[in-house]
Amino acid sequence: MPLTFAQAVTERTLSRRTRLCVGLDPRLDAYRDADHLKEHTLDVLEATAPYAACVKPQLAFYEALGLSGMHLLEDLCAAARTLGLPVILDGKRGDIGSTAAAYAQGWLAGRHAGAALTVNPFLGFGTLTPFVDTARQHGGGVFVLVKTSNPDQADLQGGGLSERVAAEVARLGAQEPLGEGEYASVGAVVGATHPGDLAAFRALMPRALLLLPGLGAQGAQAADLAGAFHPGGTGALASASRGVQYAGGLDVQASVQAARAYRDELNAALGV
Ligand SMILES: O=c1ccn([C@@H]2O[C@H](COP(=O)(O)O)[C@@H](O)[C@H]2O)c(=O)[nH]1
Repeated sequence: MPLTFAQAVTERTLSRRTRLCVGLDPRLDAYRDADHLKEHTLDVLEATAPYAACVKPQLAFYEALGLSGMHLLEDLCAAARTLGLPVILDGKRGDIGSTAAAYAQGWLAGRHAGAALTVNPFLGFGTLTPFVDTARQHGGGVFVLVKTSNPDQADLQGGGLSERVAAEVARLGAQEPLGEGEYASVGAVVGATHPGDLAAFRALMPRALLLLPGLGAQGAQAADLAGAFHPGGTGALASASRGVQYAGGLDVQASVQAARAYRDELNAALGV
């Protein structure tokens, strides 16, 4: 049996000693042309893989490139599979149930079986069902937006809404029979930019993998993220995109150094 997404992340976290999620968000204006973008993005993936627990392409950047972006995304996912890197497709999908089912089919089944997808619960908890069911059927995962990293999240996510979503993530996770140290297929996005809240969300969602975006370019620091992890340094993934891909302009060795430094800072913060 192949490992599920959550098992693969935990296995890689422990065997490679890394909790870093490398984000790959290629921006056309940074490159000479689309071929240059493709070459650099795949080079960064391969070069930083030894320091990565997983990789997270933001679908918006691939969609912005049209058909060539979709081809690049497929090449990137195939390369990640070859490198043994679990993939998180950051698409923040969500819609009425029948449309959600189509999104789930497209991003969590077929050639994306075993990947994870970020999902938006704003249309109601029932609309998460097709994503959760498809992820479970195909050994994948979902990361539900609980408290996003941007400052204006508080406009809508304050007033206890994030905690209500967290309770639903915990309820879904409790449906899954898990062994000691295992995580559910239903995880949560909690911004690394909210370090003071991480321990509380960790406690609210004990079986959920937490995806923590915001490391680097958005100002979050590895040293502040320990509250999101379980003892031994499992259960969360800290994500940096621009801070790795464009760490030194387009110098791939600078990306490698940045990924290694984030990995080391996270491990030091956790004492692992
Ligand atoms: O709450 C969230 C959820 C997702 N993101 C995504 O993560 C990366 C962050 O990029 P950086 O360059 O590391 O700032 C990007 O793809 C966002 O769409 C997030 O930032 N916050």
